[in-house]
Amino acid sequence: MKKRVAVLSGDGIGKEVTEAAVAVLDSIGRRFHHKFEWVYGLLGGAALDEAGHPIPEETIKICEESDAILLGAIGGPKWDHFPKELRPEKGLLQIRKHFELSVNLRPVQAYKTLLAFSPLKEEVAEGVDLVFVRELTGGLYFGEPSYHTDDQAVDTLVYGREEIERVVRFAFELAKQRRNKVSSIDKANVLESSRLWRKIVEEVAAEYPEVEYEHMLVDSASMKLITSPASFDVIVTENMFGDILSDEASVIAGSLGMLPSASLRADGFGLYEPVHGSAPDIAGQNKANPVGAILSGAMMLRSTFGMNQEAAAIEEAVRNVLEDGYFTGEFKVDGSNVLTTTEMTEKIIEEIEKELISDHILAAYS
Ligand SMILES: NC(=O)c1ccc[n+]([C@@H]2O[C@H](COP(=O)([O-])OP(=O)(O)OC[C@H]3O[C@@H](n4cnc5c(N)ncnc54)[C@H](O)[C@@H]3O)[C@@H](O)[C@H]2O)c1
Ligand SMILES: CC(C)[C@H](C(=O)O)[C@@H](O)C(=O)O
Ligand SMILES: [Mg+2]
Repeated sequence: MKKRVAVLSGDGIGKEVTEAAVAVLDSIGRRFHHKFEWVYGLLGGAALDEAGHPIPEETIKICEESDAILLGAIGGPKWDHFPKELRPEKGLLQIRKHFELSVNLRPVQAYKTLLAFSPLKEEVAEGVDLVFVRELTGGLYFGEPSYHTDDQAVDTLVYGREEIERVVRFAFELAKQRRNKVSSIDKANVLESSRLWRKIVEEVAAEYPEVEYEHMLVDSASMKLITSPASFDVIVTENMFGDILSDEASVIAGSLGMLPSASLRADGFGLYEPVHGSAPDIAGQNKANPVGAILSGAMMLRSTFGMNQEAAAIEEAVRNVLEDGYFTGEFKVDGSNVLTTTEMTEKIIEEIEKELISDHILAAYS
């Protein structure tokens, strides 16, 4: 059946990496006989330039009429001085809120061949397989009032029971399918919102006796994340802590460009985007690592479309290319194995198509 996907490439390397993800998903379509229809919409700075708003009505409409959203990244110095309602970041926050994408999954894996490039010792990063479950539509990002004058700046941190319970329950359910461990990260020694968070974690945990859980304060947790990352399975946390900790955790994978994400609504509708931003320092140079965006495409196949085999085919292709020793430039390896964005994408597609050929051969002889 045809799947309609809204593609919001956004700004900077957002365009380059979504193009890569679309190309890989099309190759999956060829191999598994699916048809993806891509409908392009404006978001962020590109939308400000063309339509005067970071998220035009037309973009919302395109997304509402689609089965999922694939997003690149937004933002850049060109729009940094814009008033807050007209900043590219506002467009991203509005789309998350509008579509009630309250649960944000950010998996982090240490790939064997990338261990050598991680600033962490190999034995520390080895075997890491953790996932952040980040609350995405509440907390400091959305609290009112929020303003600044010349003399004062105010941000408001509000969390309601339902918001917390929804994301915490998701984390426990996910842990049941993984290694039965939840680490809840908060700042309950200082923040009231964290004290309610902790209470709700306790209540939900009581319903999951098979899942081991712990509370951690965000300051020491951020240390533990890089000294013993392998001790984590599912990490559940509020919006701002999740934002910061997931970028920190990217050093385990060797590059921010490696991390994918899925932002989910309760009925399975989702927005899929790499964790990184628009990377103005490398934009337009065909240097960006497309893996985070490509793996976000795999998450879309699995979470919204239930295409598990297809998602696994992408993940395996990425793993094979990395194991064959191909990398994008930020890994700072010398020699011919350093690929551009488009070359890396082609390598991954080649891997997917290799399997296509072997599928045909198997079919012919079975
Ligand atoms: N989801 C999003 O759209 C999103 C996320 C984060 C930041 N932003 C926006 O992006 C802009 C730039 O922010 P920043 O520079 O702090 O963060 P960034 O994530 O864009 O870049 C941080 C560093 O990581 C590198 N990097 C990021 N992605 C990479 C990739 N795929 N391959 C190779 N290297 C990569 C960049 O070159 C840069 O050195 C800001 O306007 C910010 O608001 C958007
Ligand atoms: C651009 C910004 C609003 C966004 C966030 O903080 O959520 C980004 O950093 C992310 O991680 O997706
Ligand atoms: Mg971030």
